Amino acid sequence: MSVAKALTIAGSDSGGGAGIQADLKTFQERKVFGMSAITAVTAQNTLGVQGVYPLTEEAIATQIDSVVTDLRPDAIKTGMLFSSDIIRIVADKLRKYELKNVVVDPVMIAKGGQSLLQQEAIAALNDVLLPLSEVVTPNIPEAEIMTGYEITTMEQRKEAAKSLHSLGVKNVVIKGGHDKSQEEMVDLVYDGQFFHEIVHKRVDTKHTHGTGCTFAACIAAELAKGTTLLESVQLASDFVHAAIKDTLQIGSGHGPTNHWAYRKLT
Ligand SMILES: Nc1ncnc2c1ncn2[C@@H]1O[C@H](COP(=O)(O)OP(=O)(O)O)[C@@H](O)[C@H]1O
Ligand SMILES: Cc1ncc(COP(=O)(O)O)c(N)n1
Repeated sequence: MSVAKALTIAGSDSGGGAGIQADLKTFQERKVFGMSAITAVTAQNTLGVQGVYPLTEEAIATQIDSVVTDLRPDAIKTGMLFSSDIIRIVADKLRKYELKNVVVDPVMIAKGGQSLLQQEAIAALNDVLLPLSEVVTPNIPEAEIMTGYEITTMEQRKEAAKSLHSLGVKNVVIKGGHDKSQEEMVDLVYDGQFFHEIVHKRVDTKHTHGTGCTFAACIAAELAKGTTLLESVQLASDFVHAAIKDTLQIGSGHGPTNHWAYRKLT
């Protein structure tokens, strides 16, 4: 039996809703064998981030070497990368091993407001990582920081997507979760030629911890199986919508999404 394999390079969320934990749960739900290279350990729960402990460069590089030289992932998802040094290590490995289907979730700030990426790392993200990637999946504030554009309208979002595409990434998805002006959530996809809008009804809930991680991990899982980019993004959007709607109600703050909700619909 052949099985698709995906590697997440991201931070650990002790609370289990975001980061490596969300990614591995999502890979498993999509029937993809999940592997991890941890960049930082966070002490985190639904109330916020209580501590951030980056791993050494050697620890990160060796984890990637171990996984890639033996298990050879079909897709890679990156999440919390924390510093420009870590971004450079990851980029070196992507180049060295000629890894394809790289999904970059440019994680910057946790929902509770704590920084998960140092300010100095934005340039490395744009200049070093994006040219090696199949798709980048910023939310609206992340797209604003990466491009320097203000995004309040769909036209501005499209301009930002074009600007990100010009950095060398093959596809751009600017997610709509932070646009509170509409009843509908629109995830905008740009492939360098056409725009596609994936629309879902907004769910009125505070339990959205880990939505971005889950979304990018789902895209990586689908790409690992050979699904097209647009179908992968559509499925990820449906998967996250189900995970937000069928809420678990755990923790006293911004609770996690339900990673097994989509399974019940299929
Ligand atoms: N309240 C919500 N109702 C429905 N879908 C949502 C909601 N919040 C976020 N999403 C969806 O979750 C995914 C992640 O979006 P977003 O919240 O923008 O990213 P991030 O978690 O990186 O901040 C997107 O597919 C978005 O449309
Ligand atoms: C380790 C880690 N990585 C990423 C996020 C972002 O979470 P979200 O997907 O809610 O933006 C997080 N809170 N913790």
